[in-house]
Amino acid sequence: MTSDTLLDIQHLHKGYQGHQALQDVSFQVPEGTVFGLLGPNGAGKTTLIRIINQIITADSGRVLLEGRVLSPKEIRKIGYLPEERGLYKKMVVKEQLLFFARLRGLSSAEAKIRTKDWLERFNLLSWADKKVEELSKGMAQKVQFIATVLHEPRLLILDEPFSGFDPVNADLVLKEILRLKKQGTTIMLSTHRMESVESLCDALAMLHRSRLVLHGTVPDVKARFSQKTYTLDYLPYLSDSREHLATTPQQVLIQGDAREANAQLSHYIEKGLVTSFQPHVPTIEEIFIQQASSQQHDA
Ligand SMILES: Nc1ncnc2c1ncn2[C@@H]1O[C@H](COP(=O)(O)OP(=O)(O)OP(=O)(O)O)[C@@H](O)[C@H]1O
Repeated sequence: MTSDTLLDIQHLHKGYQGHQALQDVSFQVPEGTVFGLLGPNGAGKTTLIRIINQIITADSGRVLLEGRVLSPKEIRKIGYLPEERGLYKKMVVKEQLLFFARLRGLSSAEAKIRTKDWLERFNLLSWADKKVEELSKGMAQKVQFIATVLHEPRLLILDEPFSGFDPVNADLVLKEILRLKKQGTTIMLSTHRMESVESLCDALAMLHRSRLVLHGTVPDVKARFSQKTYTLDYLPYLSDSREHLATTPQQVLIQGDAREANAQLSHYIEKGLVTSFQPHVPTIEEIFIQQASSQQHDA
């Protein structure tokens, strides 16, 4: 563990009847970052999140927060927004938020101030005295988000936080996540939306078939995958005499070691005017697909 590690996952194993959901999973989440927890369906992400939140126990391995094994008392340091939302439908929004805040140790006065502040931020102040069942799905999700962050946890675990939101509200939530990060909150984001990972995450871990298959900062992971892939731009010659060039540039993706890349470069120099040849920086989505499919073939 390095000094700036907030969450340290060590050798977690978890089996359900007849199925191994986590196999020797270890990684660290650096403090003050947005950390993506990625993986195809059934990879083991929810199982891992539930272990961190002490909803279920691991068969073996440990979870350390701030360098210490997480005790039930310290669970307040974590805020967890599960994928399946759970509010009391008959309860009034304001009362519900105060209830959750008090449950997590806030004084009544502090809880009231923060509740008002957050309802204002999410344009929900006029809904404070309504019952949850009267809210739209998106509004209820904003209330649940508020319930998760009110007690200002050190670690915020968000499972698909953007699902069900229109683009305006999704953007509002995204901005609040970045604001919380700026204030020092560490955020673990589990999502299948790779564009969210691309725009928010500093580092990531990817699980596949119950194992950790990728871990590191986003630039490091991208650098690892950009090796052996190049982007080449060229303007094709319109005839064998090479007198005229096409006006529409062409782009090709070249994969292979240095020798193959060189051969391909020579090939395109013959075909046209090469305007650029550089390592291809893959998107997180490309990396995800490549990793998930290569592991599938290996299995
Ligand atoms: N309570 C349970 N009993 C038995 N098997 C379970 C249980 N919970 C999860 N599993 C199995 O463990 C594996 C991992 O499930 P998990 O929910 O952790 O995956 P996930 O990565 O969160 O998937 P998704 O992206 O689809 O939500 C799956 O094969 C799942 O069927």
